Amino acid sequence: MELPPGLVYIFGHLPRVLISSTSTYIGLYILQDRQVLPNLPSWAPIVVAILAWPIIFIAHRYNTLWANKRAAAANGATIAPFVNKSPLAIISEVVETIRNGYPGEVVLRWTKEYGNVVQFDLFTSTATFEIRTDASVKMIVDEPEHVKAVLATQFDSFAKGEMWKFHRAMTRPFFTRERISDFEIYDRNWDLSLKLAKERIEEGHSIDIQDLVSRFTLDSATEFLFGASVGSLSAGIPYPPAHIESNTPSFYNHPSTKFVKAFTEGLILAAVRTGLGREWPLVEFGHDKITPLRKVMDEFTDPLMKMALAKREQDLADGIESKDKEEMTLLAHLVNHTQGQIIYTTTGFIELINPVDPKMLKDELINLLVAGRDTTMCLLTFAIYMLAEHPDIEKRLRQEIFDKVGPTDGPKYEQMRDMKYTRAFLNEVLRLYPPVPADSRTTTRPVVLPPARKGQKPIFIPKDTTCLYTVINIHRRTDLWGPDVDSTNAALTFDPDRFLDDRVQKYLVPNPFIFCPFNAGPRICLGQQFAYHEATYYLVRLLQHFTEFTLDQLSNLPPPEQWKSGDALVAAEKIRPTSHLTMYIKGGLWVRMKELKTNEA
Ligand code: HEM
Repeated sequence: MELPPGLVYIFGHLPRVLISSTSTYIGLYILQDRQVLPNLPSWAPIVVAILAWPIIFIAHRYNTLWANKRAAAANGATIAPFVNKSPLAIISEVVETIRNGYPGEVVLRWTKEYGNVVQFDLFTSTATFEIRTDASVKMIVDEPEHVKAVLATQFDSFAKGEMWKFHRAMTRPFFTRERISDFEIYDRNWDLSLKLAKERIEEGHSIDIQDLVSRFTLDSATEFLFGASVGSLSAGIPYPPAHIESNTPSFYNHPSTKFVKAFTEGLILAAVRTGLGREWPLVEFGHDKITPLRKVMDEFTDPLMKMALAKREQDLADGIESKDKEEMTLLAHLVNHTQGQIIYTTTGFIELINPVDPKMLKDELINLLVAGRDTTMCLLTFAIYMLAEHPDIEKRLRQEIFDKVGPTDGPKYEQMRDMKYTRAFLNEVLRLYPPVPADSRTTTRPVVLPPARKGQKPIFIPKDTTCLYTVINIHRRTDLWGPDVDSTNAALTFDPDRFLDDRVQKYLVPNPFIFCPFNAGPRICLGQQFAYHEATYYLVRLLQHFTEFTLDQLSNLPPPEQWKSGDALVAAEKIRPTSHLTMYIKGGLWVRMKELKTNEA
């Protein structure tokens, strides 16, 4: 039987507390016994022993602060200011942002208030006392120069996660041009999507495009990764909120619905755990909430894993070596390339040395599903939101699609390379609505970052500090993306041409870290090209078949009232962008669209 997470946490911390209290008590006893100390009342050693741990903490905390100050001074650097708010104020601002706020809002407010680099700590506003001693201080480093240091130039000073190199090396060879340019899977899933969309349009209803796209990306990703689709498109799509009674029981009870529900809930819980840091077991004290969700997902993945492993064993027994071309799923690739070394024993038997743990294989696949599904779904959902907001852009995109691909055929890799406006459009969506709006890295040794502003000192970051950076805020800054043009804010204007005209040379080329939706440096997204292909494929198909995208404002969740006082972009939002690990639209994106008649093209 497994212990609940809360007890594991307490038992894990208990020895340190017990050791300090017990040794203090014994020490006092010996000192009294040897008459080094006068005899104390019997309760006194007990009280001192109980207080031993907090006292050690405070002493450690002050010692660390003092040591950091000295180290900063020795480097000619400065320590960033702490966000000067009470712990309750910090918690309530974060909770309010999760409930009603705009992604990246808290960070923006804090960095504006205190200068660009700030520190915050849930346990104290003034950094006088800290319950944990490592990775508890978070620092916001929102300057492109700092992001460059964190992701690239000082990459080795930040934690990479256990076995990161191994995982990357194992997965990377799979993303060859040939594999990521095979659009057969998309063709099948597009046909299903098209049928669902057409039926719903004929019934006179709007469509939750976010839901439809997420079914497309999930089915494509599971087929690409595991060799079998979850089949979420075959469940159908939901009716708008006002017609919820039209959803059939078979829609709710479809096996894929269970998988999707477990997957989505798991992502939200994982984001909550990340926010809580190492203290998450205190919130899930008696019950680990993610494990049962993982079991639901395992019901789908386990049989596929077993099949792949059995096939590999059979191939080995038959002396068949896998051909690269045959490995069209990532699972087959991982099984073939991580099964350890094959040796022939003296008795002629084949033996595997260091076979890879199937659990690790499964984790790898689920990680890739997280990395690959919701990100592309986000890109496509916000792309369609922008089509609804900018009909002129829809026309230009269709023009390019018809010029390069034609009105009916699916796109090919070579054609995609020529679709410059489509790529610029996708980049502009990624700029204003980056699927991973914020990210973080933790220092493994002290780091000195360049000054945030001219004339300021470099910034000293102690060891074990979690550095947050909000890509979404960097992507929207006027000082980085251009000043006002015809009285509107250029950085907050949706304008794909900025990735095509002289603004590329002016802003992006000299300062590439102002745009990093896929991260940068040695840990840059492995699926970047895959994602561009998938999104381009979907856009081509969508614009070959549909036009006149308009938002169904009776079904979309309206943005909170307070957003009206935000910047120009936030104030003009018609839907509610929010985020767990990745961005999405709360309540979905309900859109009406018309079938495209050939002569309209
Ligand atoms: C628009 C779509 C996508 C965006 C914006 C995106 C963004 C990112 C970002 C920001 C990271 C860095 C995360 C971190 O290290 O903290 C990342 C990593 C990664 N992504 Fe993507 N991604 C997208 C699509 C995909 C797809 C489709 C796949 C695979 C099928 C994929 C596979 C990966 C992998 C394997 C990593 C880990 C790389 C490493 O740690 O070395 N991504 N992605």
